[in-house]
Amino acid sequence: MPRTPHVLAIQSHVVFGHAGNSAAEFPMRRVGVNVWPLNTVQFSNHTQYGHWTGQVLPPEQIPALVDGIAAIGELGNCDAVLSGYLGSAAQGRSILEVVRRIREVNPRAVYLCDPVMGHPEKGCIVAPEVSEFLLHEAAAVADYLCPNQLELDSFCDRQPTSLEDCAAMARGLLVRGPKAILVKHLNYPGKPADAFEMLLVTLDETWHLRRPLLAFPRQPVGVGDLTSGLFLARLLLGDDLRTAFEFCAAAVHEVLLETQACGSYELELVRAQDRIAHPRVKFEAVKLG
Ligand SMILES: Nc1ncnc2c1ncn2[C@@H]1O[C@H](COP(=O)(O)OP(=O)(O)O)[C@@H](O)[C@H]1O
Ligand SMILES: Cc1ncc(COP(=O)(O)O)c(C=O)c1O
Ligand SMILES: [Mg+2]
Repeated sequence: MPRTPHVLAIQSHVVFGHAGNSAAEFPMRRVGVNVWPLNTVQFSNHTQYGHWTGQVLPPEQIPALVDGIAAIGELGNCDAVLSGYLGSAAQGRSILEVVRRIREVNPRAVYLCDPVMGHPEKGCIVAPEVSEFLLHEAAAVADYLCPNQLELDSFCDRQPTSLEDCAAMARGLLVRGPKAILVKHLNYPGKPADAFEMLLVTLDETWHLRRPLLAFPRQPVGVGDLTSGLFLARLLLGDDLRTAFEFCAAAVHEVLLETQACGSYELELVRAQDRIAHPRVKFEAVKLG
């Protein structure tokens, strides 16, 4: 029987609704991956509501919790680290230290960094020190980097002129160390208005994928966290990069269809669970260049 992969997932938790680990944990488990959630914050709800209560995990708790897992002899069973929203560069550095410790006991362990920088127009901005940390420190350690367009622009300090330029910008990040860049959400001059597009870039290949853009009264939150979690889960279950890319696009689209049909603001992860595990839609990635 194949072993169930284990992922240490270090990101936010919301009591109500879905963002961060609360968007990624259940879907990753539903497709067959064991998740160890390490919650960097516990908030009542995601911050797009404008009001929330709760607490940030004191930074020293990240190594302390990992010490506890090491002490019971389980750290070597960790196959991957996933990180999302960071409260500070110091929190980010403690995550890189955790990755280093895990690779010491399991050299095959991988690290997927979702370089969450927030949406300025949504009133969610990450401190410049966090962006600097992601570009100069985290990218060098990560196996997979999953920016959206805003995050890619911030890394490259410019906006793309075309789809090919988006690919060139992502390819430029590969020299910093990652094996692959997943651009979870593309925006460039000339993009068809009715499409939601993504890119997967490796040293040898560039894959482009298009799915229908759905209309929502308010944009759902947690889609990025769901995307990177499912991409990593499928890689750990043995998919090649292209297959994991196509799978996460299809599964996320299924969740959005369910969410739209229910008229919900929060992602309908529970109702969509069978569609996550076995997407009925299929989007084919097309090779560029
Ligand atoms: N097919 C789709 N139709 C409409 N909106 C979508 C679709 N897929 C994703 N979205 C929305 O697009 C945005 C995705 O943004 P992205 O930058 O990838 O991730 P996030 O902001 O969730 O980290 C989110 O606001 C999400 O709700
Ligand atoms: C607590 C929390 N975590 C994570 C996120 C990121 O969500 P998304 O995947 O939409 O970027 C948000 C967005 O508002 C949030 O409030
Ligand atoms: Mg995001």
